[in-house]
Amino acid sequence: MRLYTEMKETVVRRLTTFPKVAMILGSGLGYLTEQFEEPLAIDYREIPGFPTATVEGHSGRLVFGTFQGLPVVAMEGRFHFYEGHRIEDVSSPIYLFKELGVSNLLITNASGGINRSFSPGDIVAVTDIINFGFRNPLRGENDRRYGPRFPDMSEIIDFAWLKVLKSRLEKAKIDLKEGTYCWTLGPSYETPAEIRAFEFFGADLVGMSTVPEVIAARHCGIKLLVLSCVTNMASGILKEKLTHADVVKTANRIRPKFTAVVQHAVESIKETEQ
Ligand SMILES: O=P(O)(O)O[C@H]1O[C@H](CO)[C@@H](O)[C@H]1O
Ligand SMILES: Nc1nc2[nH]cnc2c(=O)[nH]1
Repeated sequence: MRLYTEMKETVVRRLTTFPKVAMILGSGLGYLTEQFEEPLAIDYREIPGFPTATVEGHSGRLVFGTFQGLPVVAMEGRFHFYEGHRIEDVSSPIYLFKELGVSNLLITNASGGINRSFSPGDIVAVTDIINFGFRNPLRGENDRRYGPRFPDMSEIIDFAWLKVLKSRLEKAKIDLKEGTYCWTLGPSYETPAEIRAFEFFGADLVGMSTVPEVIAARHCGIKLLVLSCVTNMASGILKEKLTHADVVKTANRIRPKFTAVVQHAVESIKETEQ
């Protein structure tokens, strides 16, 4: 656990302002940092103990800056269990954010739509998760400085934050769906039978990330919002075969809408604090 303070010390040497909001940008969604004013990028390799990102569409930098008037930090590239990282390393950025004093975390991802009312290009606010990866980043000794041994998971996101976001998006006539996200370990996409099983168990979306990050955020008490970009319909729902290139392409296609939703999400933080 000492590692998080070491990570913090390295990062802090380069900072003039501490971030209030953190974002994890999913596959193909890293373009959001282009909107940051006075950006400062720190390569993951410069941070001791920080894993490295290996997936296409995840460039492997922490980008600090100002976004919608607030000091922010974004992960351009997250860590997935299938890359070979230990499960506790997958969630390590969350504790770095905690050390930096981040109060609000916006997790984003690219996912396959299981719910047949969704379409590729939709943005979905994740309101619950299912741990079909059956791995937990909190295994091992608990560090009580960050949170309890047995964290409550009855409300994974900050519903007050989502409420403000929904009302802003309604006024702006931007569609936002809601659903439950499940993760698999990957890296193979699912079979049609697996998707039918996940559907039966109540999942609306499937991906290979997010769940360990959500568990860590709940553990250490950071306010959370999760936005998923449906980049494809899940295996077997349509005839198409799934490719990561298409996932990244769809994430890029919705760039204006996704950027607008994230802008509203960050603006909403100011309103929840009034
Ligand atoms: O969840 P993110 O990182 O957005 O990426 C999603 O896209 C990749 C598969 O195409 C997997 O890594 C899956 O989890
Ligand atoms: N597991 C999984 N991850 C994804 N990421 C983007 N689309 C998908 C999908 O269909 N399945």
